[in-house]
Amino acid sequence: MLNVVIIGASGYAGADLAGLVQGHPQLQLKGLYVSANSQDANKAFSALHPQYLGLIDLPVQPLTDEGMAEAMAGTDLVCLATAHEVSMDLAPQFLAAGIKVFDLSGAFRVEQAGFYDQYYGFAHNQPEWLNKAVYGLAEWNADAIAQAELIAVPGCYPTASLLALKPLQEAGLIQAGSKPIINAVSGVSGAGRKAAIGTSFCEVSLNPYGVFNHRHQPEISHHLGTSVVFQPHLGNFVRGILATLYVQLADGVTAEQVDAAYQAAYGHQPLVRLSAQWPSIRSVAGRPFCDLHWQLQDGLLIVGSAIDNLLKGASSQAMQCININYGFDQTTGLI
Ligand SMILES: NC(=O)C1=CN([C@@H]2O[C@H](COP(=O)(O)OP(=O)(O)OC[C@H]3O[C@@H](n4cnc5c(N)ncnc54)[C@H](OP(=O)(O)O)[C@@H]3O)[C@@H](O)[C@H]2O)C=CC1
Ligand SMILES: CC(=O)N[C@@H](CCC(=O)OP(=O)(O)O)C(=O)O
Repeated sequence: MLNVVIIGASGYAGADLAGLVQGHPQLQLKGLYVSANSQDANKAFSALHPQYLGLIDLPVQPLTDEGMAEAMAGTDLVCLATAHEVSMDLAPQFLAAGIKVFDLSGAFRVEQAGFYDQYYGFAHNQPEWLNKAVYGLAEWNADAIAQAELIAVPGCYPTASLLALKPLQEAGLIQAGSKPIINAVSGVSGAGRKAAIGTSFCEVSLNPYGVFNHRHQPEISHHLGTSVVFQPHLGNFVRGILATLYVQLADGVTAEQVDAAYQAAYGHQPLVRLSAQWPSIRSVAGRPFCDLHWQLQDGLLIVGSAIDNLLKGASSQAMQCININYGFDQTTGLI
């Protein structure tokens, strides 16, 4: 059994990941942590997330200096479900102790000059680890994920968007010079568990945000290899992302070529489902899948992509990466 520690276990992504680790036959939960001064420190995990009552009753411990030493002792791998700057600080400490890191934040996803200053508001101070980190888009990067010490699990919107666009880009089907347009709606859990006026019950409606400046636009463009337009929206539901993508195809591309590109990419992949109908939040919420469907008319392709932001967009993709890295079947503990 491999000993797993989760930092940020009281948060939404960390909590879902704790549930997945608990159900995995080769992994055991060694410790759950929150910040040193957290108001939840030492509370039972199941008191914060009651669906785990009787299943995961470990306390969430404060990550003090002593807590850090305990978190490292005898640990095989650590999952960081923490804010970007916290992950940037913690990951190198665990890596220096020979512990593999699966980071759910954006801290190690994009190696591009000025990117963190512009989109995250801080200067990246770990350039060597940023260079070594492997982007954990499981269906596309399995060989590199299998060898990596530091895996940067992709963001939720980038996962839904890249899984839809990469088959087209790799097959050379996108019209040169055009920008795919991504219109996506996320449930409120995407914003994390902390109270904020914009995500409080009476305030949440359906609205765009992050116009022209969301950090996932450059993340998607960087890992796709071509620039995209990306517009996120906040919707009044708890979990899930529905992205609708508009892609101008190269002259003469047929529906058969599009179908073949998606089949070649995902026909053998258990966690991307090529659906016969348009995907919905309902088809993926609480599940580790990405559902895709598409239609072509007069050179314009419309693709629907749906995921659970906390699962395929975070914790279950992290688990897929753990499975790939340790040589387990990639669906172990997931379906
Ligand atoms: N929510 C989503 O859909 C997705 C989230 N992500 C990323 O995953 C990460 C976690 O997201 P999410 O679960 O939504 O966030 P939450 O805000 O729900 O949880 C954050 C967790 O980190 C803990 N924490 C905060 N500061 C520290 C610290 N200094 N040391 C240790 N623990 C700390 C918090 O506990 P406390 O404050 O009590 O210490 C809490 O447990 C983020 O980087 C996010 O960007 C990625 C994809 C999707
Ligand atoms: C609804 C909502 O607020 N969603 C978050 C994205 C969550 C996610 O994927 O995050 P990271 O890239 O930060 O890991 C946002 O738009 O910032």
